[in-house]
Amino acid sequence: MKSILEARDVHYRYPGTDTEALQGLKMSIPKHKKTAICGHNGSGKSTFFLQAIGIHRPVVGEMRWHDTPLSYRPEALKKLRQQIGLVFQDPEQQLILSTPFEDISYGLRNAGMAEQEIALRTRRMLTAMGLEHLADKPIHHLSLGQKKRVALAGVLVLEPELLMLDEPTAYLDRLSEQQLVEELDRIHENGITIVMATHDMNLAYSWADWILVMDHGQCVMQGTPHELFQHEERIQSLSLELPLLLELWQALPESIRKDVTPPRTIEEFKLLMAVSSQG
Ligand SMILES: Nc1ncnc2c1ncn2[C@@H]1O[C@H](COP(=O)(O)OP(=O)(O)OP(=O)(O)O)[C@@H](O)[C@H]1O
Repeated sequence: MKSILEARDVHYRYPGTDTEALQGLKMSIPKHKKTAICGHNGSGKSTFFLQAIGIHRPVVGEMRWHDTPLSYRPEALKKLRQQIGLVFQDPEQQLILSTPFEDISYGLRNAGMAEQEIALRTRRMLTAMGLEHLADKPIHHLSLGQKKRVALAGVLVLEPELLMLDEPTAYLDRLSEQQLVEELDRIHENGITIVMATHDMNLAYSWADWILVMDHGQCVMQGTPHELFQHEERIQSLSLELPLLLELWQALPESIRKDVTPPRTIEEFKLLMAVSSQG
């Protein structure tokens, strides 16, 4: 698999702390895939994202973008942050202007685009994200889910090659989560590589093509969802849960499961059950 972003033996310690947040991290993000990064609290997921866009710099080791070491010169970082879009877990950290329209326009203006083009692209993005009716509403009047959509729109409008999302479904209700996943799938179909840090193993299992597991600042497991969850005990020893659907599947009689690839979605589950009841 071709890597778009890679951490090569990265060590990093936050100033004033005595433990390493990244301890020789070796981790690759495969190009064009939907990757989930899982790991317990404090395992280093957010720190990896901040390394990716050059907010932090490795003490030892290097970050590579398209197989080239990151440059930390201001103009190179500006360009990198247009190519890699990071959506923070907390939208309050990301939204800086007073309305969705202004906030989404901000990155385009920063990139030096003409005002007419900025207005056009911003309107188009508001429509694509179902946010037109909120365009001029004060951001502090929006719900958390709406703020998350605005933050995502502000990143997507820059047309990044790689979209990184830190816990995008945290605090969203089921419907908003479903809508977000559908949006991400549409974005992915347009050729964008997506990486999501999540604690939600059900989501990682059903959504991702590739899963990376972090523990104490290292990548300790990787594989497709099917490959990864064959190592149940290892997953649980890393304080991660098994996906409910997989647990349900494993509770079924062996005669139903024999030679069948476990389902990753409810729809697949229902289909397999219907087929097995006919057979
Ligand atoms: N600003 C900071 N200052 C000092 N230490 C930090 C800072 N941010 C993170 N750390 C430490 O770095 C380590 C990795 O944290 P990080 O936020 O990357 O983990 P995470 O996997 O994203 O966690 P979570 O799932 O809780 O979001 C932890 O030990 C954490 O305490």
